[in-house]
Amino acid sequence: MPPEPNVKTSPSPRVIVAAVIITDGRVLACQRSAPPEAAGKWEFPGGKVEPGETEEAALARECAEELGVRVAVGDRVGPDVPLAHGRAVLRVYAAALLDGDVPEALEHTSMRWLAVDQLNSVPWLPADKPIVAELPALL
Ligand SMILES: Nc1nc2c([nH]c(=O)n2[C@H]2C[C@H](O)[C@@H](COP(=O)(O)OP(=O)(O)OP(=O)(O)O)O2)c(=O)[nH]1
Repeated sequence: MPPEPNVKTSPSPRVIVAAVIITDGRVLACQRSAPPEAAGKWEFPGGKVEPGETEEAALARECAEELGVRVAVGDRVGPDVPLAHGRAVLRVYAAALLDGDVPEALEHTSMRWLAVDQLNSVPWLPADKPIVAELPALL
């Protein structure tokens, strides 16, 4: 059926997936290099889900591209966080490094493993704050 006239439809939000990678009680935080308004801020590795790609595949691809590692994708962490006035949504998953793989900052300015008492030691992207709030229970 064609949509009713005068009923506004909004496209479904673009999904950005990101990974909470925890090793030995520390979480991997990555410092963005771009764009200028986000450069210097900290985030979880990840990126946009491409058309036809599952969220799990997108997360594995982004971890390979950005960190050079293979991961096993686990449970969701925190809520869906709206981005860009609702045009996108940030969806975070726990991810475990596959044995022996060591992350490298291939696209980020730098990378740190943060313990629970260091979670607030970096300026996170604003959308990440509700995710960071969930981490003490996981670390
Ligand atoms: N990866 C990631 N992006 C985040 C987080 N928090 C947050 O607000 N974002 C925003 C920043 C960007 O506007 C958007 C992700 O875009 P991106 O540039 O990393 O995505 P991408 O790797 O697919 O990039 P590209 O192909 O478009 O260059 O989501 C986070 O924790 N991780």
